[in-house]
Amino acid sequence: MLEVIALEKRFGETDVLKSIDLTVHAGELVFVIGPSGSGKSTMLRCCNRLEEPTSGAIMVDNERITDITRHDLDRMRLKVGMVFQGFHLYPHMSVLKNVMLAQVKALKRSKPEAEARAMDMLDQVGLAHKAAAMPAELSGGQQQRVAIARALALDPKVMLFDEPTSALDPELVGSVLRVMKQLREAGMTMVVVSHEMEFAREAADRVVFMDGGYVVEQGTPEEIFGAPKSDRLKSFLSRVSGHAPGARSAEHSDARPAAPQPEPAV
Ligand SMILES: Nc1ncnc2c1ncn2[C@@H]1O[C@H](COP(=O)(O)OP(=O)(O)OP(=O)(O)O)[C@@H](O)[C@H]1O
Repeated sequence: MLEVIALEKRFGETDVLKSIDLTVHAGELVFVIGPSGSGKSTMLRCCNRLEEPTSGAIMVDNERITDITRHDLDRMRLKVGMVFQGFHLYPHMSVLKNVMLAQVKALKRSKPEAEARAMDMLDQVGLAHKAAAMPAELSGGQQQRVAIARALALDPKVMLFDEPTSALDPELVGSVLRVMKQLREAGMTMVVVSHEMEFAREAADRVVFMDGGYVVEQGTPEEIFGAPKSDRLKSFLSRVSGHAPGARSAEHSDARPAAPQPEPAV
């Protein structure tokens, strides 16, 4: 579904991605971990050309998106949904209008069609009852779920999540992770960059460890967290957890209480 081939990215003199190869199969949730500055976000942003790769190729749904002209980028981006740390909702528009806008503008759906799809997606993230609200009336977790509904409404083939919970208060993280978990159960192909290691253990099909612009190691959550091979991964895990590899991390023991929100059903 998504293939990253010999991807390199340089900012000026700095080689940020040195040669990344990664294949994400349809329906897979791939979780990307690694130290700050290792290139995780840059890799994700290259996957929908928010950053232009210096060399290498990206294939999405059998289309080589690195060959697409700038003119066709908007069409390509419809295939690749992206959810950011900040929610980027339009503050002057209702929740419903936020989820409808790109459908009407980019997909040329009629307003009734876009509204029906928006209501479906809001229902899936447990927020149909907030359709008429303005973004400022919602918690951060609810706003992020609206952002997810907005991306889903465009029928993407792949969803990319760049630190989707880092801007949230701890008690709001659970509701967003629940939606992501349900999306995965519904068969969405997802690539997630996040520091939520407990979520990676529970929900990822595969965990990819990046360091210094390379994919250093990848495997199932059991392999990565329970039996890391490389010294760099072992050292990273002990830094983020303060425990020996395989132990539950300090982050994990700081259990996220479930937010008192309606249970979303994707
Ligand atoms: N637009 C840019 N111009 C110059 N350097 C950049 C740019 N974007 C990222 N970088 C650099 O690329 C490196 C990788 O950044 P990136 O955000 O991809 O790392 P990351 O692994 O996602 O880090 P974090 O976990 O802190 O978000 C960093 O050194 C960063 O300063």
